[in-house]
Amino acid sequence: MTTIKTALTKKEPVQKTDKKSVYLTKQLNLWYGDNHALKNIDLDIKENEVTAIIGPSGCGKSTYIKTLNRMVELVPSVKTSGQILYRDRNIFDKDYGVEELRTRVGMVFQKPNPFPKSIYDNIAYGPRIHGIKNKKILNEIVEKSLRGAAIWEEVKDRLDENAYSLSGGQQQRICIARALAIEPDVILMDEPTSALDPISTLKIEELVQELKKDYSIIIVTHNMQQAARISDKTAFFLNGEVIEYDDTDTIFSNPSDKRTEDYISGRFG
Ligand SMILES: Nc1ncnc2c1ncn2[C@@H]1O[C@H](COP(=O)(O)OP(=O)(O)OP(=O)(O)O)[C@@H](O)[C@H]1O
Repeated sequence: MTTIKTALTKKEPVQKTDKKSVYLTKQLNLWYGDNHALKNIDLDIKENEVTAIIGPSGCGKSTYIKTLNRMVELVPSVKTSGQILYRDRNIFDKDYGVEELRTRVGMVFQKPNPFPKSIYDNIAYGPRIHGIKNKKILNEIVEKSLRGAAIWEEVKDRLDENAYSLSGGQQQRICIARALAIEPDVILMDEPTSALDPISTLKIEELVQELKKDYSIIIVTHNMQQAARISDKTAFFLNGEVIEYDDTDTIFSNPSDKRTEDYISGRFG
C-alpha cells in the first residue's frame, strides 16, 4: 500500500520560486441562508502549481472551489463577503463579467459528465460557442485538447462515436479535454477521480502533473495519498475554516496544527 510518506518521497521537491498569485482570497465568508459555510478564508494560490483542498465531509471544500468561478451563485440563498482576486481583479466586482471568468477557469466534476454527443462535438462545443466555425481550426483544437488530456491515441479513430461509449476514466479525460479546449488559465477539479478505478485514477494523476506546466490547478480530494502525491500546496479545511495552508510536504510530514495531524493520520473525518 502506498503510504503518505512513500507518496511524498516519489514526488519532486517543491520549487521555491516567487510565483505569481492566480487567486488571492481575502477574508471570504459565505452563507447558504443562515448556514455560515465559509469563514474568513485567506488563501494565496500560486500559478502553475497544484493546490489540494482537503478536509472532512461538509467542511466547505466544494463550496470554496465553486466560489472561484462564481458557480455557487446559482444557489439563490447564497450571500458572500470579502474578496477573491483573480489575476488582481475582484471577481465580486459589479462590472466583472461572469462569462469572462468562466472562459478563463475550467471545471471538472466528480462524476464524468460528457454531453450526449460525439467525442468530437464534446470538445468543439466550447470553441463553437465562442464563434469558431472554421472546420480546420476546430479540428486542430480538438486534436490539441485531446492530446493535452492524454486521450488522443485512444480515441483518434472514433471521434464520431458518442462519448458515452467510452469508459468512466476515458470520459473523465474527455471532460478534461473539453475544459482545455477553451484554453483556460485555471482548472478546478472537484474530486475528479472518486468515481474511477485505480488505473484511471493514476492516469488522471499523471495528467494533472503534466498539466500544471501550462495551467494552475485546484483540486478537491478526499484521498490523502493523492493530495500528497500530486499537489505542491495543501489547504486543510475544517468547519468552513482554513486550519492550515502550506507546502504539501510540510502539511503531511510536519503539520503545525494538531487538528491537521489528526485528520491526515485518519483520527477523524
Ligand atoms: N446548495 C446548497 N444549499 C445549501 N447548503 C449547501 C449547499 N451546498 C452545500 N451546502 C452546505 O454547505 C456546507 C459545506 O458543504 P460543501 O459541499 O462545500 O462541503 P464539502 O467539504 O465539499 O463536502 P463533501 O466532502 O461531502 O463533498 C455544508 O453544511 C452543506 O450542507
